[in-house]
Amino acid sequence: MSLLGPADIRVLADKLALRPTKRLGQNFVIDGGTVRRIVRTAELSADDVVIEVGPGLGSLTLALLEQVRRVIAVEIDPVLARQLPHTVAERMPEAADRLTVITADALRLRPDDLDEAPDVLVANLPYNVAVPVVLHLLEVLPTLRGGLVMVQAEVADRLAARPGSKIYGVPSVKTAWYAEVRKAGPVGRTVFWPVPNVDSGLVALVRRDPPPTAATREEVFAVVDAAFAQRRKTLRAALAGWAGGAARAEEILKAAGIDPAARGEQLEITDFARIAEAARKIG
Ligand SMILES: C[S@@+](CC[C@H](N)C(=O)[O-])C[C@H]1O[C@@H](n2cnc3c(N)ncnc32)[C@H](O)[C@@H]1O
Repeated sequence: MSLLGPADIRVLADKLALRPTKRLGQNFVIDGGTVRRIVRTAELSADDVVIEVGPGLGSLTLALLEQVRRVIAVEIDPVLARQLPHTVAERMPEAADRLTVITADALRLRPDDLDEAPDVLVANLPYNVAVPVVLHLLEVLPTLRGGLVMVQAEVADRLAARPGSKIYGVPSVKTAWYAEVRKAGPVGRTVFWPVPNVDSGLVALVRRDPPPTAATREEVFAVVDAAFAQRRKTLRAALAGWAGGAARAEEILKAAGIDPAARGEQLEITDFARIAEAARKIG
């Protein structure tokens, strides 16, 4: 059995004198069934190049290497990054040359940092930066056709939320710019060491084209940020600062075919794109 179980994680943690930190979201999966489930749900093909953010001690990395051609693992913690090739060489020697480890902050990753363009993101994400990591990678790695990520259960709900729901917000709308999002099952807290104080969930992402619009992504996201900064307010009021006044906000909304008395939480990403485009036209 080449996957890591609880005893293997303990041995590795002792060897590295590891003290998992909350700051880096270091909760390691100690259950082979869970990592196999993640890999199965990701619907990978043998020729895929996977980018994994935060490989940690390598639980998911090993399961990925069983299935795909190459894994590019991006780990911010240099101690963990240094150990990973040794773990793979010991447990799955035939896969050692199919792993690339990059010691870096995934939030600063650039395509030039990678030796090959990845097809899919598969990761048990550090929970405090999960949404920014997903958005950043979908933005800078256009070859990604999607991904399967494990995040805090509440974040999974937010990412997959639809307009009209209380938890629909900036993460839901911005992710929808890049991908269709679907919840792909819950994960209990006992599969981790240390045990986190929240449950987790799997989220599947399937890349899609951004909504057709003459506005840039930055312009559309600025509208989204403004609308949700004051989500209880009508769009006319919430967008006043962004538009340079409530009258101009109203004019833009009307030109976009959006009711100025509506709230941001009722709008789809396509609606935000129309607002940004109308603002451009009105000038
Ligand atoms: C939830 S753990 C997952 C570990 C491993 N994949 C597993 O499932 O057992 C998150 C990992 O992400 C790493 N990490 C945290 N912030 C990061 C960042 N900004 N960029 C890259 N890795 C990061 C942590 O050091 C940790 O190894």
